[in-house]
Amino acid sequence: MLLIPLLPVPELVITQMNYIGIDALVVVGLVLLTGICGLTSFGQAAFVGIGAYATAYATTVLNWSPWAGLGLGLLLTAVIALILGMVTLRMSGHNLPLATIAWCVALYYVLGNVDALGRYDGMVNIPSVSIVGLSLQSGRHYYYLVWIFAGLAAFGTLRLLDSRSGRILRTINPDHGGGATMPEAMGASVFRHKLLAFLIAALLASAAGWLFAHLQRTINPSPFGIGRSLDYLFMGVLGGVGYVWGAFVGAAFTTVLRDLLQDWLPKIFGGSGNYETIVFGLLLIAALKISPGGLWSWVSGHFEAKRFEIESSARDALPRRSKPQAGEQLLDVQGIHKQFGGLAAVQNVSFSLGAGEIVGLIGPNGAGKSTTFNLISGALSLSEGEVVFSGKKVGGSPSRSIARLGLSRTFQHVKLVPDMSVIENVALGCYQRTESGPIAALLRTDRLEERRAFAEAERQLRRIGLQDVLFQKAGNLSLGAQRLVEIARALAADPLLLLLDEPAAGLRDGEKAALAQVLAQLRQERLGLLLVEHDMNFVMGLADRIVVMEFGRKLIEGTPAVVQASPAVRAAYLGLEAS
Ligand SMILES: Nc1ncnc2c1ncn2[C@@H]1O[C@H](COP(=O)(O)OP(=O)(O)OP(=O)(O)O)[C@@H](O)[C@H]1O
Repeated sequence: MLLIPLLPVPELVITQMNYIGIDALVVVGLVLLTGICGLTSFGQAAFVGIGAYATAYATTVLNWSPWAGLGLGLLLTAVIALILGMVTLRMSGHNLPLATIAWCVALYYVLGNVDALGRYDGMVNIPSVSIVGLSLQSGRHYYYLVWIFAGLAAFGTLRLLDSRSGRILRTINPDHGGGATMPEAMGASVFRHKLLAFLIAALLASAAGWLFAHLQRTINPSPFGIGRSLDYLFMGVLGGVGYVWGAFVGAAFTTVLRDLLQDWLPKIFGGSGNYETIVFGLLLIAALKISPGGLWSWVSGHFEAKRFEIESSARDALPRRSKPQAGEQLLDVQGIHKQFGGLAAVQNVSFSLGAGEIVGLIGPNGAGKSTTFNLISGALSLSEGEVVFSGKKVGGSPSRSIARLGLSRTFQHVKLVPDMSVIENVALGCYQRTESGPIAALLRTDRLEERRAFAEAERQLRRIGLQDVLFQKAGNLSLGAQRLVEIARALAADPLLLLLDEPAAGLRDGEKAALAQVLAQLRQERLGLLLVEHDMNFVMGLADRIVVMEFGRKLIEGTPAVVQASPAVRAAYLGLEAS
């Protein structure tokens, strides 16, 4: 790459490379926003436009230097992206993409109707960029500037993805089995992470606009309309929107293919019928059919998950919570109620749980156990009642606040990120015990904390018997093993109270016995454990107390012996099982 401008390559190739680098900068932002976080934006061209017009105005009207123009563009973009993000990122379904279309279309007409910005004729005489007195007027010099920006964007994004914030970004795409529930249960704000991705994508697009304006030296609104936004999405999807390097492949492939088709098709078909657009569209459909994950997914399929040495000296280095005395009350559930339309899924359920105690929550299918779990952990809002955890009323609090107080959980339907390695999935659990942000990730000042988080993740995986699969993709494990990974992830949060939803489901007998041993050990360490479990041998052998639910109500509460002897339980629960 460094040598290309020095070699006798035609000027056309240099020009193409410059445009590929600028496009790739925008598409890297889309990879983060759309590929990683699952937020589709049709508005990236508008941010390119803001960067381009800000510098055009600053340099031609205000006579500022191009670098000051870059600062102005980035600042303006940040303000607009934060306001737009606050308004749109809470939208669900199709509303977010529609909002970004609306914003892109609106900005196009604003640019075309403001006199100071030259209306549809645009702005001319934009100066070239110079660095320490060296003018980058020639395409061969400008090439270095473009590719420094593109390279920094790519490496910066890769660093971000391999960090505490990046792991959360990688969990929020619902298409990858994620969503908001799990990262919120780890103590992270999903909205703030979405806003971060939206802001970074907008800033990258704005920087691309700056490069574009000083390369072209003249601009008008047409390259910043909705059509161009679609082009960026095509590039991303074609290259592989889940991969940073896919942005480069997509940008290069699209640019080169377009140019080739523009040259060759008129020679084959004659005349000027815009054939390249038609053929390009057909080729795009074919490419997506053959490789739905994009071109880079062919290459990345051969990569193994990243392996690294776990530093044993980093173990136990993350801050730990002070544990309460054995028997001290941890959880007090007071008359909770949950109404789903006409269905009262949970009605007036009360029980409590102390430190160093295992309580089993059992009952037939649909009795309301998982709903009770979700009400305690804050994943669902209470219709009535109160939950007191660790001495604080938490009813109505979001699950991330309850998680930060020391409540950790697993899910009935396993929520791991299948494409992420097992150890990274478990490191997600350390989120609230660590604090490095995105800037620390870019500067790599987070490495010590990361090593500690991974050492903690490895310790918990070893404890649960999964030390041999640390670097496998979580999606490749059996369902039983995935449940164990969830337990390790919950333990990595150093909780006071652990809520386990059917931990033994899908485990073989030996694995169940090993799990029971780990849970008994946790009880010794004065953790509180609440288990929903269908495996009666498992739960009766382990729990100190059992709460039985039926039709949303608490039927009975007592020791395993009392519950097993209860005729009401036999009728309601065991009777059902036997049938
Ligand atoms: N989000 C929801 N909207 C409407 N109804 C719901 C919702 N979640 C659960 N329900 C209903 O509430 C009732 C209790 O469900 P819940 O999942 O809590 O039972 P459960 O005891 O955990 O059952 P299982 O053992 O089968 O998991 C069921 O009738 C279920 O269909």
